[in-house]
Amino acid sequence: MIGLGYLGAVHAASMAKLGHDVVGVDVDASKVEALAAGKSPFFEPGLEDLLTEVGETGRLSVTTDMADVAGARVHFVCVGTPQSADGYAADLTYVDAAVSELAKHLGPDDLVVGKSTVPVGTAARLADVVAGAQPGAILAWNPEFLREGFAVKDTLHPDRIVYGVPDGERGERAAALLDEVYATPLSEGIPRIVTDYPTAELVKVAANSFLATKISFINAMAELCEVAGGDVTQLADAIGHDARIGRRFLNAGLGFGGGCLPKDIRAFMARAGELGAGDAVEFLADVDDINNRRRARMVDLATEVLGGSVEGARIAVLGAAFKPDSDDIRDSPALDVAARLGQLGARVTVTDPEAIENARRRQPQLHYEQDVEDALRDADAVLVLTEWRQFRELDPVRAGELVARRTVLDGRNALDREAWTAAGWTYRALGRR
Ligand SMILES: NC(=O)C1=CN([C@@H]2O[C@H](COP(=O)(O)OP(=O)(O)OC[C@H]3O[C@@H](n4cnc5c(N)ncnc54)[C@H](O)[C@@H]3O)[C@@H](O)[C@H]2O)C=CC1
Ligand SMILES: O=C(O)[C@H]1O[C@H](OP(=O)(O)OP(=O)(O)OC[C@H]2O[C@@H](n3ccc(=O)[nH]c3=O)[C@H](O)[C@@H]2O)[C@H](O)[C@@H](O)[C@@H]1O
Repeated sequence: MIGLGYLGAVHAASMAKLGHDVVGVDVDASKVEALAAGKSPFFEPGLEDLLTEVGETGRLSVTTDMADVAGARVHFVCVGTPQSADGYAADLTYVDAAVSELAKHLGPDDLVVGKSTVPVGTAARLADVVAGAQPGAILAWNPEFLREGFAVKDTLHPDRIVYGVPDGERGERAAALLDEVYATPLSEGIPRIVTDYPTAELVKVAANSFLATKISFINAMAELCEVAGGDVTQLADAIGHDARIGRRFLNAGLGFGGGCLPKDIRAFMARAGELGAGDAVEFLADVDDINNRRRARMVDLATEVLGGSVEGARIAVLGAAFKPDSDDIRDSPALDVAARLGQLGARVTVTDPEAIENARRRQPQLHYEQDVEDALRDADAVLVLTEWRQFRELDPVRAGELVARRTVLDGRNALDREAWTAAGWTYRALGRR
């Protein structure tokens, strides 16, 4: 398993649980050190228990030395593909480096399995690198669909399994070996789609683009509700009852963030443009714009409830992670809004059950409190920006005793509006009256 981040560490532990002998490699010595001690290098529910479980079997070892992968039959590539520093395209430096380094250690029957999310065309290019180094070795692309916060469950019980393989006998061999890796119980009853490289690569970005579009669709409806006096949560419930639409991923609010949806739709636009098909996914620019407008709207709403300026106001921001049950702050809408308010002169205190350390590293100028009550103390406004259970279940009466002014902005439509209003709070939310 090459790359032991949010994807690779979970995949490594899960494959060991299935009974495979797994060697995990990462260039980041601190991650390797944590995993060697049976600790998760980041917060992901269930991962530490899984590491303990597989630690007792001795089937998972970790290293910073790529040479230690020699002898493995199947090599999963799970390194990062972030947005480039200078544009929308994916930065493939890590994938290219990992595959070039791996190529030196490949045996003639080995299978290289790409799991990272890559622009269409990458697999074909890397297949040449693999074949150039070891003609017997085969490359497959096996995109990953796990969600952070549910990563262990999603890995061990996926919705579907997709393999992109070369044509002919080599493709059949690759698929058969992957079937062995994902043998029962993982694959029992799970739809399995075996296809070519480009389709497998496109399935991944198409899925994330669809999810991003669904979120931006409901957030566009929230904009309409705001100007027309409607309620987007009721609208979502009503359209969601139509099974063709479905209620999931129709939660309006601050929009999507994280290390995947934002960068994946941008990389898709960049790649489509390179292929001369930019028009086909031009709508994703709107999806991105709608999403970004939600953050600006939240800053405006805070300014409005604070009487036209946030300068000098004490603002409690509940949430730093891009979603609950994660410590991931990559492109986090919550942390972005907190930082913007700080720039405007507000005295911002951020609290989050798991993400404070990461947030402090990214936005050291903000003030942080681990305890939510300490964050609420003397606040002029409370902004709920990540819907952790701890925040959804806050007692509005107790919270009201701590703050200077009972004004709450529900950036995730996650609170019980009636209970907060009954406790004397001014309640404002995105897309609701
Ligand atoms: N995080 C998620 O929920 C999911 C991520 N993905 C995709 O998986 C890929 C990885 O994402 P994350 O795990 O979130 O990123 P991450 O940044 O958490 O982990 C990537 C890891 O790769 C390591 N690495 C970089 N270069 C290396 C090299 N040459 N050799 C060995 N290790 C190296 C890094 O040190 C880091 O630990 C991305 O393409 C992402 O789009 C796909 C599905 C879900
Ligand atoms: O490629 C990836 O890395 C992954 O990206 C997403 O997973 P993830 O980023 O972990 O989180 P999501 O649950 O998709 O949430 C993404 C963002 O959308 C927001 N969101 C989600 C749902 C919703 O209804 N509304 C909404 O604003 C969340 O708050 C969060 O900021 C996809 O859901 C996974 O299938 C995919 O594997």
